[in-house]
Amino acid sequence: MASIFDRIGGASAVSAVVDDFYGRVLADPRLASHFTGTDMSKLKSHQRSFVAAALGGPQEYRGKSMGEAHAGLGITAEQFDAVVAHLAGALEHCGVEGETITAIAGALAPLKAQIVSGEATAA
Ligand code: HEM
Repeated sequence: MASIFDRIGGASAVSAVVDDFYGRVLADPRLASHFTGTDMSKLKSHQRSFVAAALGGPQEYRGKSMGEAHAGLGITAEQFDAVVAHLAGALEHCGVEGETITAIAGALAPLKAQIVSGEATAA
């Protein structure tokens, strides 16, 4: 069976999703301050390789581990959930079907423990 990567349209679809995703993240006052001073074109490029690999694309992800990439950022559980929701929104906007989005969100859930380091608010 074709990978999710192939089914959604390969690298160009992933690129569209990642652009849309960061548009949403930067427009969200709960999240935007984390990205002040971040080189967004570099981050988008890393995120494209991460997402492509996570969806079964042909290339391996060679960036930092999720623990390393987010260490010391003080990310809360609520912010993590908001980011996953924005990714789901971006996938939906780019025409990915609901069942696939649910599968992707489920695959990201185990990363929460590595990414969250800040004090959890009611979430
Ligand atoms: C499912 C959740 C997430 C995934 C899959 C993810 C993925 C990534 C990836 C692949 C990178 C690049 C790593 C590298 O440089 O090699 C990264 C960096 C980063 N992430 Fe996330 N992330 C997630 C959640 C979050 C959340 C919730 C925040 C903050 C609200 C966040 C903020 C950042 C920042 C600020 C960087 C860049 C750090 C720097 O300037 O080098 N991430 N993330």
